[in-house]
Amino acid sequence: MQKFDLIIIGAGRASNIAAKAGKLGKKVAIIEKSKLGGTCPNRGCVPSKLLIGYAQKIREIKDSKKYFIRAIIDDIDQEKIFEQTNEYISKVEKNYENKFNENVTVFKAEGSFLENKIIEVNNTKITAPIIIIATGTRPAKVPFENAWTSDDIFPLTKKIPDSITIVGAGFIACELANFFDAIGVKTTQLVRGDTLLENEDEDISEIFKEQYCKNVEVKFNTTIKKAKLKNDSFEMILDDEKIHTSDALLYAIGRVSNADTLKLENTDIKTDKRGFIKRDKYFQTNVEGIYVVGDASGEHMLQHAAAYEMNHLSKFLFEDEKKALEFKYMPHAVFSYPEIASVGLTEKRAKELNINYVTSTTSWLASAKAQALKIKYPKTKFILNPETYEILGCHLIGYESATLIHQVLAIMHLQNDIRNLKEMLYIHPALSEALLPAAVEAVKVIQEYKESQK
Ligand SMILES: Cc1cc2nc3c(=O)[nH]c(=O)nc-3n(C[C@H](O)[C@H](O)[C@H](O)COP(=O)(O)OP(=O)(O)OC[C@H]3O[C@@H](n4cnc5c(N)ncnc54)[C@H](O)[C@@H]3O)c2cc1C
Ligand SMILES: NC(=O)c1ccc[n+]([C@@H]2O[C@H](COP(=O)([O-])OP(=O)(O)OC[C@H]3O[C@@H](n4cnc5c(N)ncnc54)[C@H](O)[C@@H]3O)[C@@H](O)[C@H]2O)c1
Repeated sequence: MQKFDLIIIGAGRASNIAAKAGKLGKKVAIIEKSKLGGTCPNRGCVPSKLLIGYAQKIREIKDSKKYFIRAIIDDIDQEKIFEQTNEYISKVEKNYENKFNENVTVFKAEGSFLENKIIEVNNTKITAPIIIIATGTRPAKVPFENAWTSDDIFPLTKKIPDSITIVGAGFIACELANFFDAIGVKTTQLVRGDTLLENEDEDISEIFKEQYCKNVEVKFNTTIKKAKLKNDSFEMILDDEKIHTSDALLYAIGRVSNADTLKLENTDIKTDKRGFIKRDKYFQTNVEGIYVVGDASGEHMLQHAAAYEMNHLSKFLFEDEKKALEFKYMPHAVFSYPEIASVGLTEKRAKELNINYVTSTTSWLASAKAQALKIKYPKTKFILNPETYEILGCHLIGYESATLIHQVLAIMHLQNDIRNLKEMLYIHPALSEALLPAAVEAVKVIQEYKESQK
C-alpha cells in the first residue's frame, strides 16, 4: 500500500490544491481518468467562450446597419475557428502537468474506493489521512445513438456540420446554438417547454427569448420521439409526427454526477437522491477526513464556485483558516446573445420564500454609452428588502452584463445596502453608469414602500 498525505480524485480545479500542497512539501497523489485540468479548460467554459467570441463579432457585424454601415460578411472560415479552439485544448494538459512539483504523483486512470480511506488506481492500493473527491460531472446520457453532447465538440474531431439540432433550453444550449447559428451552421433549437433559461428571473428570460429568437430558430413545446442517423444526416420524428433533419444532433439537457464511478458502496459515504455526494459546511462528507468540492457536490456547477470552494478548502487544510465558507451570493452569467448576468434571488424565488420584497426594473438607456449600443432592451432588475435596503437579487440583460454585475456584487459582498450603489461615483458616461439610475430608482421604490407603511 502506498501512503500519501493527501489523495485527490479528479484533476479539474482541484489540480490547484494538489499543486499548492506539493509546494508545501506534502506527499500528494492526484488521480485523473481523462485530461488534467478537467471540464473547464478542456471541454467547458474556456473553449465554449472562445467559440462565443467569434459569434459575438459576427453578430456585431450583422447588426452594423444600425450604424448606417452596409457590411457584408464575405466568408466565415469555420475550419479555422475550430482549428484554433482545438489547438487551445491540445495544450491544456501540458500546462497542468507543469503545475506539479516532485511531491505530486499523477495517476492517469480511474480511481475508486476499496474502503473508506483506501483507493484503488491502476491495480495499486493507496491511502492518505485526507482524501478530496473532486470528480465533477458529465453530460446526461443522450437518448439516441450518434447524438452529441458538448464533449463531442471540445475538441471537434468530426466534420463541421452544415446543419445542427440542439436540444435543451439551459446554459449550454443557449450558448452553443447562438454560436453555431452565428457562424452559418443552419441551427434549430428544440425546447420541451415554452421558455428559454427557465431558471432566470421571469422578466429577464422573457426579454431574452424575444431577442434571441430574432436570430436562432427555436421550436418550443416539442421533443424528439425517434432519431436515426441515415447517410450522414439525422432524421428525427418530433412529437407532432413532423420529420426534422440535420447533419448533427446535440443534447444539452443537464449534467450528472460522476460519483457512480467511485464504488462508494465500499464506503460509508452518503449521496443524495440525484447521486451527488453529501457534505457539511466544511465540505466534509459524513466520513471524517474525506471532503467533496466543486461540481461533485452538485451545488453550484460553476467554475468560479469550484475555484472559490477549493481555494477555501486548501486554506482550511493547510493554513489557519478554520471558518466555514459562506456562499452568500453566487453569481452566474449566460454568455449568449443577449448576455445575461444574475446574482441572488429571482422574483419567483422571493415569492416562494414568502419574504417581504420590492422590485425595480430600469432601462440602461439613460446612459449615453448604452444608447450608443443602439439596442433598446438592456435592463436592470433589483429584488430588494424594503426594510433594510439589502439587495436580495440583481438581474441584468444587455451588452457585457457579466462584467457590469461585478459592481453590484462588490456592494453585496461588502456592506449590502443599495444606497451604496446610489452614492458611489461613476465615470460619465461609462456603461457602468447605467446602474446609477437603476440604484436611484431602487432607493425610490424602497422609500415609497416605507412611506406607504407609515
Ligand atoms: C460546455 C460547458 C461550458 C461551461 N461554461 C461555464 C462558464 O462559462 N462559467 C462557469 O462558471 N462554468 C461553466 N461551466 C461549468 C464548469 O466547467 C464546471 O463548473 C467546473 O469545471 C467544475 O470543476 P470541478 O473541478 O468541480 O470538476 P471537473 O472540472 O469536471 O473535474 C472533475 C474531474 O474528475 C475526473 N474524474 C471523475 N471521476 C473520476 C474517477 N473516478 N477517477 C479519476 N478521475 C475522475 C474527470 O475526468 C474530471 O477531469 C461549463 C461547463 C460546460 C460543460
Ligand atoms: N455560462 C455558464 O456559467 C455556463 C455555461 C455552460 C454550462 N454551465 C454549467 O453547466 C451545467 C450544465 O448545462 P446544461 O445547459 O446542460 O444544463 P441546464 O441545467 O442549464 O439546462 C438543461 C436544459 O435541458 C432541458 N432538459 C432536461 N431534460 C430534457 C429532456 N429530456 N428533453 C429536452 N430538454 C430537456 C431543461 O429543461 C433545461 O432547459 C449548468 O447547470 C451550468 O452550471 C455554465
